Amino acid sequence: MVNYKDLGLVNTKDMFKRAIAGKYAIAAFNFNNLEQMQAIVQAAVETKSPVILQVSSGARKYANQTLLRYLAQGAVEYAKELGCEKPEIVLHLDHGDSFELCKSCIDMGFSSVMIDGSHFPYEENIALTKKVVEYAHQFDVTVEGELGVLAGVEDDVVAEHHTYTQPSEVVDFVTRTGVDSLAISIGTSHGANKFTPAQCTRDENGILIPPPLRFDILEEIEKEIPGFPIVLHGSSSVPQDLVAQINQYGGKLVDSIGIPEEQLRKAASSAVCKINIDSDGRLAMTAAVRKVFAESPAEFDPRKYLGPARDSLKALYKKKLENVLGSAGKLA
Ligand SMILES: O=C(CO)COP(=O)(O)O
Ligand SMILES: O=C[C@H](O)COP(=O)(O)O
Ligand SMILES: [Zn+2]
Ligand SMILES: [Zn+2]
Repeated sequence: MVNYKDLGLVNTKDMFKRAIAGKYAIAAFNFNNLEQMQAIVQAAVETKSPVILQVSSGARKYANQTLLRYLAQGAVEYAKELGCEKPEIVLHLDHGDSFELCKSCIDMGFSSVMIDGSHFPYEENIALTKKVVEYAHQFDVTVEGELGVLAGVEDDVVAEHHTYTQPSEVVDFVTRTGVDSLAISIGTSHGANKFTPAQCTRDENGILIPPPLRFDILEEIEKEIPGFPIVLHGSSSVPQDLVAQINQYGGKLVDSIGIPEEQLRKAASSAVCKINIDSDGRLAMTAAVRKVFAESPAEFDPRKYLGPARDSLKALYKKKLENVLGSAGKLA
């Protein structure tokens, strides 16, 4: 048994409280390897931001849960070496799908877990989430639950349409489960193809404008549970310059459309205090790697393409923290 506090990690409680009061959001960036961890920590340190390192089921399969925990532990030391005296780094399980998985992460030093029971019938979601909360809170680990289902693929579960979160359920859910934060469905989705062109309109320059998020639902939820921490998954913006760079250097991304940054700014100024971003990081790394491969085909040292990928990722994350989520300068 390892407790996250002994690793220098923190849970989400205090940073979420400050983020809601200060009308900004904390970034949760997914990581699977050393370079992604370095980019996240560099961006967080340089912008003086609290940050959440997030581990998905795909990451656990790819990199091993124990190794990722050691990387997160190393992230705290690394942040200090980079000059941050008191880093605020959360190690969070993304989309936990069972009590056993959440328990194993808590037992090995994660400071926060998501139990995603949103695909189950309501009462089953409550029972599972409550069980995780009861275990987690013994160790001061914070828990994120979810109500409503995002459209698209999520852990092998495919949902064709959004099932928006029902505001009438949120009071019952958060009181009966005791969760510390609630992920909601208001029109975001995972991946780099969040909307089809048919769902979008075009501006005067022919740029596709996706339908807005359901801020009306968010407002109703906020009325039901004022000041309660809300989480947005599927919040990549799919920067079109990165998509263009990938396709310029041999990629084949089609109809890649994300959530406009302006909408994320608006969300960050509400009770939304955690915004999940994975796909944009994937695009940044892929664009950088493709450029190196195209321009320097004789290169075969992985550091020569993973290095630029890491730099590009860090630049992207700094922009998010500074200009979109607003968490820059918000360390305790
Ligand atoms: O929600 C996410 C991880 O849980 C990531 O969302 P994106 O695919 O939009 O980056
Ligand atoms: O929620 C999904 C994340 O973007 C991670 O996905 P993954 O399981 O492919 O790593
Ligand atoms: Zn879900
Ligand atoms: Zn997610």
